[in-house]
Amino acid sequence: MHFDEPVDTSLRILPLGGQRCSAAFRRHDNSHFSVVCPMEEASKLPLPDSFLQFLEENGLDPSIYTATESTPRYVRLKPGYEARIQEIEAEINCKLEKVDWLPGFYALPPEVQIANSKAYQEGKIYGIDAASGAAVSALNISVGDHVLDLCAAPGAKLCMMLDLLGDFGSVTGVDIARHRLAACRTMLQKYSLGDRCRLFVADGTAFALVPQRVDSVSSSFESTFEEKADIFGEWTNRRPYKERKRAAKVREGVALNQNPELIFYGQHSGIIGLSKSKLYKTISDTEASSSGYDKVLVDAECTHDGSIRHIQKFEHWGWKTLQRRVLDAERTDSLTFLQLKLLRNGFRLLKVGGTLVYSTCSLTVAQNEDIVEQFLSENASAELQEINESRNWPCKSGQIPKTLRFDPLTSQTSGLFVAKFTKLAS
Ligand SMILES: C[S@@+](CC[C@H](N)C(=O)[O-])C[C@H]1O[C@@H](n2cnc3c(N)ncnc32)[C@H](O)[C@@H]1O
Repeated sequence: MHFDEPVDTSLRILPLGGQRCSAAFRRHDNSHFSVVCPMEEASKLPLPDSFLQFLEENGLDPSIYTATESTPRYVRLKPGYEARIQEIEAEINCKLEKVDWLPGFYALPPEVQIANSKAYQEGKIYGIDAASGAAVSALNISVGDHVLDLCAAPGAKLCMMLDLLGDFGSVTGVDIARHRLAACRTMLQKYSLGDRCRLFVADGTAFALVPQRVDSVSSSFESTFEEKADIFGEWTNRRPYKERKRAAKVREGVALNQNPELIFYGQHSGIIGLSKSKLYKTISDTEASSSGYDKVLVDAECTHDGSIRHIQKFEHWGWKTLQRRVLDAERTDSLTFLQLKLLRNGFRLLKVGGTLVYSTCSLTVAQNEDIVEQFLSENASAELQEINESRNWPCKSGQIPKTLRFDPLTSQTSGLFVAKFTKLAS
């Protein structure tokens, strides 16, 4: 194991059934931090034996789930509201504790519900776990970047990306689940973040559209009034409601269309003024490397076993559902295959010199380090990068140097694996 070791054996995590679990860890940058988790015994957790067995088979310490009671809820403040913190605290009826290692993030006690508060409903804050925020920070998004989010829904990370982007560049969100991406669209509208964004229902393993850079569409800006009207007509759905509904029904039964389905675009997303034939132009790998995205996030579909809140939901949904959705070995095998394909395609669409972050909320090696290793072995132009932004992050090193792991016990966040790559010129 390459995980950081506890630095003081007297503080070593006690075996299952011990009365308390405390630990002092060495960060991946060699500084120390300590963690004290609640006194519950892992064996008394409301988790079925089959899940504990899944953890054991994957070399995961079940005591990470004992931190449930103490893991805070996190929110990100919409930029521009910094001076109104006290007003927001009054609206949610709770003090916001600044997360000192992640700008714009605040922690709340886990039992506080924000959904009915004015601050949430008016879009001043949005819920996003600090570890998820860290994954977005690792992309180091700067003004003017063209960013691709290959598994975008429900969209908390996408919102953060748009917040960081500023007044230039674009974000392209892709997800295979239409209903989840529709929820993402609602979020963009609520937080007034859609101006530079476009959303496509598509299979991220095959998605092939590059960003629209202003110079590449400038010819469209020079088009005549008639041409502009034609282009507008192509994108505007003028069909009556009944006809649209019928078309949507047909779509439901059919596999995804050859072309990704555009379900949202903002006025600076690069779509306006562009004909469908130009948008859906096929590109070669070489073209993708020169005119692809500056930043790509592959926040891949996974078993979600690192997310305490997700696992807790199975108490209500039934442990049999957990068995079927998380533990089933065949499902895990097909997931790892999907993760690798998503990573390959995200990397294909990355510009030379660009940055790709791969993350999952699983803590199994099979869905993380194994994927990274396999991917590196087949891509000479992929290079794993140090995550420089992470100096103060309360996380551990992954089993491969330069990769990071957040877990509830050590990070007081949801579990997350993060790896960062760049594309070298070949
Ligand atoms: C971990 S969630 C992403 C969470 C999201 N990044 C966020 O911050 O809200 C994984 C997403 O991958 C999507 N997904 C699964 N298979 C996919 C595929 N082949 N192509 C694109 N998206 C896919 C799922 O629908 C799901 O919304």
